[in-house]
Amino acid sequence: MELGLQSSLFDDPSAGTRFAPLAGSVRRRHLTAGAWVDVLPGWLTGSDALFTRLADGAAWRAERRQMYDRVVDVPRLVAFYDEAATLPDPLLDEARDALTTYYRRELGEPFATAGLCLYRDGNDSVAWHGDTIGRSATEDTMVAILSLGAARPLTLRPRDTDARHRRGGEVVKFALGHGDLVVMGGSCQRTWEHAVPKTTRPTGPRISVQFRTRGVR
Ligand SMILES: O=C(O)CCC(=O)C(=O)O
Ligand SMILES: [Fe+2]
Repeated sequence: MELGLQSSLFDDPSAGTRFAPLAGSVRRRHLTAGAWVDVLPGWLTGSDALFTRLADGAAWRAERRQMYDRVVDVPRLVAFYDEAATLPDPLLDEARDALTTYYRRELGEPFATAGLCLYRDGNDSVAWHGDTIGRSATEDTMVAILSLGAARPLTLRPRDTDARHRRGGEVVKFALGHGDLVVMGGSCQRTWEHAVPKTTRPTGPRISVQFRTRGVR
């Protein structure tokens, strides 16, 4: 796929490709209602080549969905690898296994699946939602995201059945850059929502890799 990612735009190829250790470096921010977000900027260095391999080689699908009386394009490309599937790159196995090692005691189970999103430009986005398909509708879980390519903010806001009660300024923003890790944990999927908003600024492509536990989407 020709996406115009300028190599060397993001990192120094001579530095090699490697994951920084998670222990001692991940920082947690507690939100409300038992939700939290962990971040580690620059978790993966040297990931330009990984971006290109995934852009070219992942099983990207364009989805369409019903929106009121129309069928519309989902504004991003997606690929999903369940627990039985071979991941599209060995570095993703490495990422998943490092996350499992670090979080297993707290999470109680391994990370099992990988969902990929490709945001081709600022017009691609994901609207406010929680990942609430499966056990995450009722149980705490973790969704760990490796961000590659252009920086885009991941925004979070508390879920409120009555949007009028939502106070201004309650949106929390994480700037996700090339190689960064963010983990949404605790009750985050059911008590908060997240989004990657559209932007009118010139924006290069971004790939998000989401690791989840079995039976959670
Ligand atoms: O692009 C991201 O990092 C978030 C994607 C997301 O929220 C999802 O696929 O459920
Ligand atoms: Fe999500």
